[in-house]
Amino acid sequence: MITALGYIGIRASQPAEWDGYATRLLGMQRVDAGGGTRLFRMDDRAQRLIVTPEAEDGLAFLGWQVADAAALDALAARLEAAGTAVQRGSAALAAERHVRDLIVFRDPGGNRLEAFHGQELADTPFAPGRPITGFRTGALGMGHAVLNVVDAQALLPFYRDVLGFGLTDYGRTPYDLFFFHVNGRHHSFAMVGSGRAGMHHFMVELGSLDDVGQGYDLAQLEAGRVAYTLGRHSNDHMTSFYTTTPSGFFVEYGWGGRVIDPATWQPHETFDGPSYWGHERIHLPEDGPRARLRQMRLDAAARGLRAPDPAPSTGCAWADAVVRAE
Ligand SMILES: Cc1ccc(O)c(O)c1CC[C@@H]1C(=O)CC[C@]2(C)C(=O)CC[C@@H]12
Ligand SMILES: [Fe+2]
Repeated sequence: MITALGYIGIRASQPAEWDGYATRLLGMQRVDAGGGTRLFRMDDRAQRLIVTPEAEDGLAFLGWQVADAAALDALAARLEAAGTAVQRGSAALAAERHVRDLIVFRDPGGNRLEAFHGQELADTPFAPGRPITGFRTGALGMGHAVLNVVDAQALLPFYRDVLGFGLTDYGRTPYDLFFFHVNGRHHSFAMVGSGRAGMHHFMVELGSLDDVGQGYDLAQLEAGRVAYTLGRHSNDHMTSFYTTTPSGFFVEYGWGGRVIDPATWQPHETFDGPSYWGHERIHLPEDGPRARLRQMRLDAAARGLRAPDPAPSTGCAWADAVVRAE
């Protein structure tokens, strides 16, 4: 059983652009790597974000954590029984990913997925690229990834029934949207049936609202960096904004996401739109879906729809991540 999103790999046509973006804006720590590859830390793990130089920008792979060698074998068997080709990762690849062992496979949309166990810890403490309290990771994993897909309905059986992701909720505005959990994080993975393919965004969660607000100020110093304004999502209650990355897709920078209990959670359709307020796409001409989303937010405001505010931080991002996950 998959327990967390462990790492994300990105293909970048301008990998050097990621250096300042990931450190001075997001607050990640760059660590040394050879051959033009960029590695970034977010916590006690050796690496979380892997950016490799490629001709085209996009998703390279998502790294999914399982508990141990037995769980990895069980997942490989399940995939093969469902007709998905599985490659055992070589010792060289495991060393490159800083994991004990891994398998490599593709979802039916062609996205490269990896499953691993035994992610290596770094031997130095995490040193953020700008002063932040830290990233909320731990048992909740690195954050979430959202993929554009041609047909979200068609991919549902693979993620829910083969990989065993729990469906959290789903919506139809402005496109088919499916949100999945693998731990207490409301979603570690989501698909947008936009008719396109590839990465839409990944999300990292900060320990403090001020980390996000200060990031918002920094992002606004750069023309065109903010893609979606500060806002609050109606399903996971995350307060966040989105920036355009050097690779064209987005990173969501958030705080205060809810933690669910996977044992009792029932999937349901959401009708109130993606956000109670904010998250307006800026710097692009108005279109139909955008106008519809704005109207849904104004309706939410008129109805007084709101999420509960999260418990105040203990002041220790690591402790918060673990406490809230349990
Ligand atoms: C709806 C939602 C809830 C929680 C999230 O972490 C999350 O990323 C999203 C999707 C956000 C995003 C949006 O709000 C505007 C409309 C968007 C761009 C879409 O059309 C798909 C993804 C949507
Ligand atoms: Fe998101």
